[in-house]
Amino acid sequence: MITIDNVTVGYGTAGFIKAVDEVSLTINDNEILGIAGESGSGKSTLMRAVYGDFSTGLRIQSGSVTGRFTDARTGRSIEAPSSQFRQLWWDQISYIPQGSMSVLNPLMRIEKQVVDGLPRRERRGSRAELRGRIARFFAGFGLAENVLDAYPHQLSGGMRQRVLVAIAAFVNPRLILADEPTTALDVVVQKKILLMMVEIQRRQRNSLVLVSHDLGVHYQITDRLIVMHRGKIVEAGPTAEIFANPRHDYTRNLIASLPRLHGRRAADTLGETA
Ligand SMILES: Nc1ncnc2c1ncn2[C@@H]1O[C@H](COP(=O)(O)OP(=O)(O)OP(=O)(O)O)[C@@H](O)[C@H]1O
Repeated sequence: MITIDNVTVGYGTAGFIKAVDEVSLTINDNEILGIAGESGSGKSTLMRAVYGDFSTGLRIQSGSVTGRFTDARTGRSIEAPSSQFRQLWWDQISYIPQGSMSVLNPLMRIEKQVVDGLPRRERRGSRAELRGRIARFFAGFGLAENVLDAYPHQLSGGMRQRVLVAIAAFVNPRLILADEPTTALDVVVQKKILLMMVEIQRRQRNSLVLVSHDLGVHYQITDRLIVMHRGKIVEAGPTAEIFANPRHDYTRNLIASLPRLHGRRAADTLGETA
């Protein structure tokens, strides 16, 4: 779906601060891909390059990011570089950033924020019908209908983050990019939200890219994992294999620093009653 070919990404116009250094990677259809690595290793920069968000002064110095999507209405194949992805935001690619408070507009009720972001074709029908559709979708995330009438500050951090996940998934995009979506939350809420994300991915059969510095999170839910260190990919492969047999010293140390991983993977317990 996304081909990242030998890409070097950084910031600045006069000088150039390199943040991602000659990275190649494919994001496949219908998978959960994890991106791990310590703070400053280039995870968010790589995500921004994949999302095609150049608003932060980000620049692709060399190499390319190319996406291949199928237009939901016409069935036509769309192939484009990430510099053109903006037109595909929401519809095909959505982004769940960290820090729900900085993303949701504090002065706007949740319903309006959802509706305003929707592509025109999703806004067809009456307002009541659309609200009903949104409310039913939100209910799948444990969000009651009155959440739609709330302002962000009236919701807990966990609820706000669930709202962001629900908004990102509402129009069934083919690629969901989630940058540390649960980092600020306590572990119980974190696990619930991660399970929701896995459930959506399984239902929508799309691709989910999950950035987290927390290897425990990757162990719980990702199919494939890359580990970044100083802008480079130092490890890549199926998550279970990396945990069983880390090749790089850096990954070994990261795994060794984890509290003991016991029990089954959260993704494997989906559908079971607690
Ligand atoms: N807007 C920006 N302008 C200039 N430099 C930036 C910008 N954003 C990030 N950087 C630099 O790029 C490098 C990689 O940062 P990036 O945010 O991609 O890492 P990260 O792995 O996502 O870290 P974190 O986990 O802390 O978010 C760092 O050296 C950082 O200082």
